Amino acid sequence: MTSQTLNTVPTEEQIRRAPKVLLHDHLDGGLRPATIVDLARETGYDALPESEADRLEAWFRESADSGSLERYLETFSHTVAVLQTRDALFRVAAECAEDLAADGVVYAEVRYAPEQHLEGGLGLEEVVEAVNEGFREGERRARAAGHRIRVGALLTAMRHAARALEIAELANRYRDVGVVGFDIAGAEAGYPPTRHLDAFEYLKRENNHFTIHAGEAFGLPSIWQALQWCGADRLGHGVRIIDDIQVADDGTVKLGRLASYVRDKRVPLELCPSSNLQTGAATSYAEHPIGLLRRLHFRATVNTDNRLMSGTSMSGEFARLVETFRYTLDDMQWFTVNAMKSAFIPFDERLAMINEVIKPGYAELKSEWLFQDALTGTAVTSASTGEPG
Ligand SMILES: O=c1[nH]cnc2c1ncn2[C@@H]1O[C@H](CO)[C@@H](O)[C@H]1O
Ligand SMILES: [Zn+2]
Repeated sequence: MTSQTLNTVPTEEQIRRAPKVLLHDHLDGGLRPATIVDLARETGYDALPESEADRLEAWFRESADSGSLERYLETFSHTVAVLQTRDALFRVAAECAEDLAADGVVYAEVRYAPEQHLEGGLGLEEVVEAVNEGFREGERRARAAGHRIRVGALLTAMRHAARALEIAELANRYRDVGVVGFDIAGAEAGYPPTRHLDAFEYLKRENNHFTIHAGEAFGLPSIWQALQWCGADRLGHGVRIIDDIQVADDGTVKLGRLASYVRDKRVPLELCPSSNLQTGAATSYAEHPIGLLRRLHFRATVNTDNRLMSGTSMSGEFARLVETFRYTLDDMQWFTVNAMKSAFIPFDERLAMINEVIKPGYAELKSEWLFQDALTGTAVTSASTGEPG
């Protein structure tokens, strides 16, 4: 055995078992297709484009695959339509926690926009409470099934609307009661984050945390505003920071001022590769900026964005990256530790997650080759970046 064997390219099964941390996942973008069908029937919603779960699943994937963020977002009208009752929100939140846990996610921050769930007569607080209770129920079910997960909510305000301050106040009211932060989402072009400066300034005065969808469909000015005007703790996507990085033919890399700032300040990038391919923010996995950003040691994290629309999961995202970039368990651990460091829960809890859950989980996986039957064990390919996690 060479020392390289210690740093192996993981199998799909190892990817699934590896502890993973998810910072960017939309509740209304992750419903089980069969649940949408059930909920539509129960709530009398008759505008679903397909009535059978498998076909509906395919419809979401194909419709979201348009190359435009605006068209991608149109598919949410159906998931939001069936999420207008307490029971529906509770069920979907519980299933979300269960599904993530079964996929090996140990910590997740899941976001949704409370203002989009009021059409059935619920108030903002009832929406938040239904989702919180659903997450707690899902955590319990996961535990009963032998998985451990902790889920926090991020409250999103829609950037085209004008309720950001109200939602920020809501996030602050439910802080430490299931909600860990705030976000803005929706169409980016034409709706700069500075439209919601009052909400961000309020949260800063309250010492609260927020992320901003920026640098997805729109480039550097959006990232710059999110950081330097609004004071975002993290960037939702942020993938277009690549526009401020020049790679010369000889491989020399030059960072512009904004890219340098993002890297120097360790600003977390909530990268969502599959989603970016669908909205046209990237052209292929191989060309996805995550490869370069990882090499340059930006604080990059791997995320799902919308599991339903992209037909993905955390394991699915990592499997694509492992396939494309030959990432090893050490790379996976690096992304996972980056994500945990960037979470919005208190520092001591993040540290305990890293030291007591994440590192031991990867150590266990990395030691498996020692116990394999040399002849029958699954093939482990060696590849190494030579870098510690
Ligand atoms: O990638 C994205 N970029 C911008 N907005 C998004 C993205 N994914 C989902 N949403 C929007 O966020 C709302 C709350 O979860 C969703 O309803 C959708 O409109
Ligand atoms: Zn998103």
